[in-house]
Amino acid sequence: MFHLAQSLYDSWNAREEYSVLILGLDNAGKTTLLEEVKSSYIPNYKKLPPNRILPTMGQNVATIKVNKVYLKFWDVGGQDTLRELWDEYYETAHAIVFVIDSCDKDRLVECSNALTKIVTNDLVEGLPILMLANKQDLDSPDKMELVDIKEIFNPIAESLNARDSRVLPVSAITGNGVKEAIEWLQVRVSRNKVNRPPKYRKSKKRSK
Ligand SMILES: Nc1nc2c(ncn2[C@@H]2O[C@H](COP(=O)(O)OP(=O)(O)OP(=O)(O)O)[C@@H](O)[C@H]2O)c(=O)[nH]1
Ligand SMILES: [Mg+2]
Repeated sequence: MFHLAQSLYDSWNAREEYSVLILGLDNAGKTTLLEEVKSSYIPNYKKLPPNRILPTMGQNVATIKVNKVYLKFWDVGGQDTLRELWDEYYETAHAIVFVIDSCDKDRLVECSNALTKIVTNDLVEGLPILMLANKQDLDSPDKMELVDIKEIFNPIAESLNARDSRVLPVSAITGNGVKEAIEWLQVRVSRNKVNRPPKYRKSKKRSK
């Protein structure tokens, strides 16, 4: 009885918040993606023009509401020396978005090694992993086929336990595919709620 009353109280008075980590090599497009997400979900948000986005040295954080839940995104710098800091975020994460530059064939091995390092961390076990094949708008001879990206990255994400993972094509610049990706995430973190419960944040006072 108490539990029922508690959960009714919680759902009425608190909002569910899930932390989503945006990871990937430097130059993959993480910050550009976060800007696109913010402009898609935050009314009147004016996104930074691409030429104003600098390599991330620390982190960028944004919370957006998607289908009644809140997703708190953490965009962390991807330069080699900054990757050691990713570990600090795993414990409180509910999902990982791994951004791949679809045109950066030269760093494919470095990129797949970075994902392997993430998924083999115990704290990441069971978390949904969304891999985004970014820069789909580019028409470059170096552009990798989506099917090849899937063939390389899907087995890495699935390597340990059965978990929710998916490779989706996006362009952080044009926004193509971004909303579909965010909806996928929202469904997965909600589905994984029992294993990794959200943070319950006090809602703003309701108007009568
Ligand atoms: N054409 C194209 N360029 C993109 C896209 N996404 C990002 N870029 C470009 O890629 C470069 C790097 O983008 P960032 O968003 O700064 O990359 P990042 O992953 O945040 O890099 P770090 O902060 O260093 O980890 C910039 O020149 C962006 O304009 C995309 O979808 N299409
Ligand atoms: Mg960045």
